[in-house]
Amino acid sequence: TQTTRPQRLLAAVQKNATRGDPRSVVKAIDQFCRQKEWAMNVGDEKGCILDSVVTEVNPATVLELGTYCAYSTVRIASLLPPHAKLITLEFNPHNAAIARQVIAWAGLGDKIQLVEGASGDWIPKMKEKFAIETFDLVFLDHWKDRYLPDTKLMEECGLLRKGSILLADNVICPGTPDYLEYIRNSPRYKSQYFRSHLEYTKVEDGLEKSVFLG
Ligand SMILES: Cc1ccc(Cc2cc(O)c(O)c(C(=O)NC/C=C/[C@H]3O[C@@H](n4cnc5c(N)ncnc54)[C@H](O)[C@@H]3O)c2)cc1
Ligand SMILES: [Mg+2]
Repeated sequence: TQTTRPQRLLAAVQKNATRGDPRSVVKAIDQFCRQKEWAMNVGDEKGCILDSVVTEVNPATVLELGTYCAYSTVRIASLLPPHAKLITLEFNPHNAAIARQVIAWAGLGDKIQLVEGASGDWIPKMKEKFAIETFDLVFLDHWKDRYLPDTKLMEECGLLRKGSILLADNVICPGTPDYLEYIRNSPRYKSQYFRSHLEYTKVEDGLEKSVFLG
C-alpha cells in the first residue's frame, strides 16, 4: 500500500540520522526535502534564524503550534538548556504518530511533550494541565488563519509575560495578513521581520519576531 510523505520522511531519518543526535535528524530531513520530496518544515535557511532566536532567548518554556513531523520541534529542543520544556501541539493523529518517532530517534523525549489536539482547545488548559505559568517563546507554524486567534487566546489566558517572544513562520508565503496587521500595529508588541525564503525554494518568505510588552 502507498506510504505517506511523513512516513517517507521518518524512513529517511531512521536510515540517515544517528540515534540520539538531534542535529543529524535535522540534517537528514533537510537532505530528504532537498533531494527527494519538498515538505513544509521551516527548513535550513529559516532554521538558522530560528536557531539564533532560540539561543538569544534561552527559554525555559517553549510552545510550538503545529508539530507536523517535528523538524522544528527537534531543532528548537536541541538548543534548549537542561530542564527546559517544549510543549508542541498537533491535531492530526497521523502526523503526531510520525512526530513522536522523529522525537524519539533524536533522543529528545524528556525535553519535548507532544500533545495531540487542537491549539484552540489546549491553550486554555495549559496552566492547569502542564503547570505552566507563561511561555518564554512561542513558535507559530500551524494553519495560517489560526495565528491571530491563538495569539489573542494566549493573551487572554495569561500565557504571555512582559518579554515573551512570538516567532511566526510563513508570514509572507503562504502568508498571515491578519496576524501581521494585528501584531505590527498593536502597542502591546514590538515586531521585527526576518526576510528569508520559503523552505527549499527561492520564493520569498520570512519570520516575524514579536516581543510581548505586557
Ligand atoms: C500557497 C502555499 C501553500 C503552501 C505553502 C507551503 C507551506 C510552507 C510552510 O512553512 C507551512 O508551515 C505551510 C502550512 O500550511 N503549514 C500548516 C501546518 C500544519 C500542521 O500543523 C497542524 N495543525 C494545524 N492547525 C493546528 C491547530 N489549530 N492545532 C494543532 N495542530 C494544528 C496540522 O495538522 C499540520 O501538521 C505551508 C506555501 C504556499
Ligand atoms: Mg511553516
